Amino acid sequence: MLLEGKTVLITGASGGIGRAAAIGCARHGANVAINYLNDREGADSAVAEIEALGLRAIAVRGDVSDPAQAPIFVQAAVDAFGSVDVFVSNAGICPFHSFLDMPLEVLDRTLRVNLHGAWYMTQAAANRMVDQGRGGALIAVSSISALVGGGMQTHYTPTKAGVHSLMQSCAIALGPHGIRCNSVLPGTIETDINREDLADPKKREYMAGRIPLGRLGEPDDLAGPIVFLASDMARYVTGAALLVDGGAFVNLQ
Ligand SMILES: NC(=O)C1=CN([C@@H]2O[C@H](COP(=O)(O)OP(=O)(O)OC[C@H]3O[C@@H](n4cnc5c(N)ncnc54)[C@H](O)[C@@H]3O)[C@@H](O)[C@H]2O)C=CC1
Ligand SMILES: C[C@H](O)[C@@H]1OC(=O)[C@H](O)[C@@H]1O
Repeated sequence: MLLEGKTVLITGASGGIGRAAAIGCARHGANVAINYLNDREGADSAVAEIEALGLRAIAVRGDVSDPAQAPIFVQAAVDAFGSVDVFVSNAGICPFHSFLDMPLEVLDRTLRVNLHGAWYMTQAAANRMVDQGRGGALIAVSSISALVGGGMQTHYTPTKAGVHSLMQSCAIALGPHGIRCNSVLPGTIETDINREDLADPKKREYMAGRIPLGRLGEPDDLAGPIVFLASDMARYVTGAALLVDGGAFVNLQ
């Protein structure tokens, strides 16, 4: 049990990587506050799965791109569990689109959700941790796309580089408060975000073929790395980026 007695907050956790991280943290003894946007059923079922493990969980609806939602989410977790020990900024969108004719609203929404939303939520969680005075852990779900490009992701990849940069700067700003700030960089993980993109058999085969470990990722592949960074096992790790990509990034030839 690496997170016994801790309270973990995760955004966008009704499905995909966020949900797997929420359940992974509960398996290690944490109570979990789940932020979700629209999928009430998914959020409720994640809460039920955590309660079945004997831990506590709440689901709080909110759009991370609305700055008013960040203090509401943090306060809901404090009201339910009494503290904020770990915050995972996971909510994100990736509407694949070509560069030259990118609609302004697609660019704007992607920046607002992925980057502004991460910033608002991270700041609210950090303020609570500082007030508590006993440190904490902030984790951003960045991406391999923080390091490499995507022709249909010119609006998305800068947000993933941005959230890792946020963790690096927060590591400096919050280190004196004992708050560690790190990123996980997933490779290609099969979730709703890329269901349509990977439905193309040629694209799917190409992406899987780039991975030395021989398969696309699944959400649960992120649970262990997130629990590790959240826990005291990583007590001297801050400002770091942990690739979780089956080796895709290093596979040049
Ligand atoms: N699946 C992949 O291959 C990779 C995913 N990631 C990142 O992982 C994170 C999670 O994505 P996945 O689990 O893959 O996809 P997903 O689509 O299953 O999860 C994204 C979650 O974010 C939520 N969300 C979207 N907009 C929101 C908003 N405005 N407010 C609150 N919640 C919102 C969605 O409702 C959804 O639950 C994202 O930040 C994504 O960029 C990073 C690298 C690879
Ligand atoms: C949504 C994409 O399949 C996914 O998002 C990322 O951040 C990865 O790099 C993949 O491109």
